Amino acid sequence: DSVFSNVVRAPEDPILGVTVAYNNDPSPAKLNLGVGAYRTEEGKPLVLDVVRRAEQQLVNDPSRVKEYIPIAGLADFNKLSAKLILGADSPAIQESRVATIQCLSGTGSLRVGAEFLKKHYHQSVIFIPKPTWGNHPKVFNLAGLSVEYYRYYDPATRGLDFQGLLEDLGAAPSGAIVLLHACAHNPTGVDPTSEQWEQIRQLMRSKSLLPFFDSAYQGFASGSLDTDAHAVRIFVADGGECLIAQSYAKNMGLYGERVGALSIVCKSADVASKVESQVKLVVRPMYSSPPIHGASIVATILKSSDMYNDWTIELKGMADRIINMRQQLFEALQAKGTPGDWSHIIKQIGMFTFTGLNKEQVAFMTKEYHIYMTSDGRISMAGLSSKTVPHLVEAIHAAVT
Ligand SMILES: Cc1ncc(COP(=O)(O)O)c(CN[C@@H](CCC(=O)O)C(=O)O)c1O
Repeated sequence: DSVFSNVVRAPEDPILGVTVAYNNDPSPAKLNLGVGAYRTEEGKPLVLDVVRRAEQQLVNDPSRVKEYIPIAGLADFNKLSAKLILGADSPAIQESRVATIQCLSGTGSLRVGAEFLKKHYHQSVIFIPKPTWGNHPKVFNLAGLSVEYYRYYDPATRGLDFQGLLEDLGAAPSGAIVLLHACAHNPTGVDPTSEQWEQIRQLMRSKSLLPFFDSAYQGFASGSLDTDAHAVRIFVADGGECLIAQSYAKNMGLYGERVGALSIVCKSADVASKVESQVKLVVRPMYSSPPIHGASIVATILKSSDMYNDWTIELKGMADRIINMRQQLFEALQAKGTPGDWSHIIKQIGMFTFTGLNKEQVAFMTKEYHIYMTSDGRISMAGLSSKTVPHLVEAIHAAVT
């Protein structure tokens, strides 16, 4: 019999598995509010117009070849990615203190950064928020880091447990790594205020905690690329060191192209160049070099001021549609008289609303109303449209009464 006969069937992924269940449901009323992927008012995936134009430009370029790109990725893509998150006027960039490596989207950037830290950083404990994106603990555990949690979400207020956060980070061992969502916290949609970010920064620097930012939604939360980079930039402005994982999956709609970057901000140019050389030793035996196409699209857009401006307009359009869905869902629940306080729907930010619905209520909504969402009560607002809000309201109303 097979040498693999001992292999047991793995469960579906808690997030991506929701789409599998959705696809298997024949009901015409089904609604996929699971995966964090943008959908238009018509419920369709969106390829940005500026992305199509950039691709056309690339396809029409006869000089373009399919050669290997460097282990660290496309140089112009890396420079432009660092500029996007750190700001065009960043002293860290001017002083060549940033090592940026093109990786396989946000997940790949997190994993490569974690493998690098395991090999070269003196602390192997990483504190991640509770709750956080379901893949975070797996990425860090598999890289050999030991995962601890810091309090983040307060179910009572459906807001930030700021005191708990400060206590847990205050109790962390000096030098511990701390994962921070740069903006639009997944799954709660709850972000610290800028005053709270400043307090977090002071506490972390006082204990030499190492920030590892996960920036998967820059521009998607507020509609402004600069506003959504605020947390990252106040840490980098203090001259300290940090890691930043960037994803272009959501803000450029490049989900399947797997485009991202890992930046490590260091104290000196000399350290940054040595760090970059060691990150390349992590990448080479993992996947050798990253894919050329998606990064070429991003570089084409970011290097052209016209295309960059067009992108910011489309990006704000996506963010605004999501904010509009928040308002519509909140008002419809109010109008229906659904029991409970639903104001967190319009207070939370980014792709997701952390509804507060429990596993049983979610299971009921899936079974009776064909609503597909993650079992922790998270819904992807991008999956909603004006037409489908009433159906979701019916389901929530039934689930809570
Ligand atoms: C905070 C955070 N970091 C990283 C990623 C990874 O993004 P990639 O750039 O595609 O690697 C996601 C995507 N989370 C979404 C998308 C589906 C998934 O991968 O889980 C989500 O939570 O629904 C995320 O929410």
